[in-house]
Amino acid sequence: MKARVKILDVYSGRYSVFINENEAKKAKLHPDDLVKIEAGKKTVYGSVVISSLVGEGEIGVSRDVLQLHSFSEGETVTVVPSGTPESVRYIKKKMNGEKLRKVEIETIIKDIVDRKLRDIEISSFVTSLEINGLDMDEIAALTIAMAETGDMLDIDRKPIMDVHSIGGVPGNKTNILVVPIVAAAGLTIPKTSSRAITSAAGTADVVEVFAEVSFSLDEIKRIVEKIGACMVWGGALNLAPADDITIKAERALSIDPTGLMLASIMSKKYAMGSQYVLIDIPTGKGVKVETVDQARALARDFIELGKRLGQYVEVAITYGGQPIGHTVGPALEAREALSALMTGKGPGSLIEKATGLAGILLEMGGVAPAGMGKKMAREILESGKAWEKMKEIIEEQGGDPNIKPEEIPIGDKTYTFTAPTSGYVTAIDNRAITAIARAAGAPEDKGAGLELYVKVGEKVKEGDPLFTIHAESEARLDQAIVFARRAEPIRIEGMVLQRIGNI
Ligand SMILES: O=P(O)(O)OC[C@H]1O[C@H](OP(=O)(O)O)[C@H](O)[C@@H]1O
Ligand SMILES: Nc1ccnc(=O)[nH]1
Repeated sequence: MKARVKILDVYSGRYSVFINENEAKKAKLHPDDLVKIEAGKKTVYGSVVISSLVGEGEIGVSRDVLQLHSFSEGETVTVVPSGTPESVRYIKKKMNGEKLRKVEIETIIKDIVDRKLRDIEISSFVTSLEINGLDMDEIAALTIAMAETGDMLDIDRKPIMDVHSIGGVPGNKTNILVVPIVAAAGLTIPKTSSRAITSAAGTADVVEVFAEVSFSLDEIKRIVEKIGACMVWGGALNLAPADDITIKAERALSIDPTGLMLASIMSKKYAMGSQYVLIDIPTGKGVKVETVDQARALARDFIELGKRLGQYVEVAITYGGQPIGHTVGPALEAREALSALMTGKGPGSLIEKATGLAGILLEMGGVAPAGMGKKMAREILESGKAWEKMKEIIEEQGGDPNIKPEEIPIGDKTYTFTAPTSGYVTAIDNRAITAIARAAGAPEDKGAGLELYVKVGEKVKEGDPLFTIHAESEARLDQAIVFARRAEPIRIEGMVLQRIGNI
């Protein structure tokens, strides 16, 4: 059918096109049907919404669809029912536990990028990967397809280093320190991050508190060629565009299928042209990888995938048994990370992990002798060179290099939990900490999250503060308090663990 474009101020995160009920009946179109909109040589796909917002002979175009193509008001387009994409059949193959061929994986990824697959099919695909997994052939094909359906960056300033955590541990603001330390040593590190997937704050969510994270590849090239580093959101770029789309489905389900995680991370590193990549695998109770054996197996997969991509990969298996540092949530983590960079001091877990990872990168990049990287990293941090480099990154990314961490706004609706008894902190439940921070509004509400006052092994007296919940609304605070009371994220125990009698 021919239709005139009517631009609607509708933004839903879905690629909706609005069609009048009578038109829809004539064209045999139904709600959520996929249609192809042909405008000259450009083809865009959208999901049908039946609506009286548009008249007969019109098609309403949402702001989401406008991101795909800049339609003009009143422009005449052709609207054709699209039918079920071939890639749905391949998704069902994976749902049945079958191995996918390279071309089938490429078709799925292209259809995701072209928005021919709707949320329901993308969620089905992600879920099938969670249940049935991928072998290394499939993972390599997925990684390259994800990278090659987007833009690739060509940075002249070499060697190009990179670091990426598989995530999963609350408070993991580590790489916000690692990047400036490594760049201050003269190495190039174009860091891309995703937003939160299973945590309460992804690195992109945290960096966005004090700098812009959405840039074009040309802007990133300019920044990195100039100062040797960036900290940007992979989802803003046309960099492995399927990645952020599948991450939205993962976030909704709070899952991160191993094969998709490998491809998600390495597709971004591949697209950035990173030559030396350090992967951080936080390991412990309540994170994505719970045992060292599982971490070693995953490490072998990252190293193998890197070989297939022509990238040198090393892996650091790190302690993930409790949150990193004392803060969880974008603004709270930003305060802690910037303070550590500014002063060279901070929570032992944060400083130790950051200098450890940075030290490995300094050795991988050839600027530190074997075994001396961590010492060099600590010197760069404590000397203030890392902070100077961070100020360059902040300024180039549109932030205020004279930022004062204590001036970063945080949620002013607070509630502090105290120790119910005296004893020792014997466990901190990572998943509960994340859930409480998310209930408080993180990561969408930047100021929401938790401040932790204790770590595992510390002695507490009855009434000592354990953690404070921060929220930006009373409703969110109440929600988080209810959850925290039920979850009891911090376990306090004496030497007498249980008294058993009369059994
Ligand atoms: O913890 P969850 O949300 O599952 O994983 C996502 C986080 O892990 C990675 O961290 P980094 O960018 O390497 O610091 C991603 O970029 C993202 O920030
Ligand atoms: N699945 C992912 C985990 C961590 N980082 C990513 O970019 N992707």
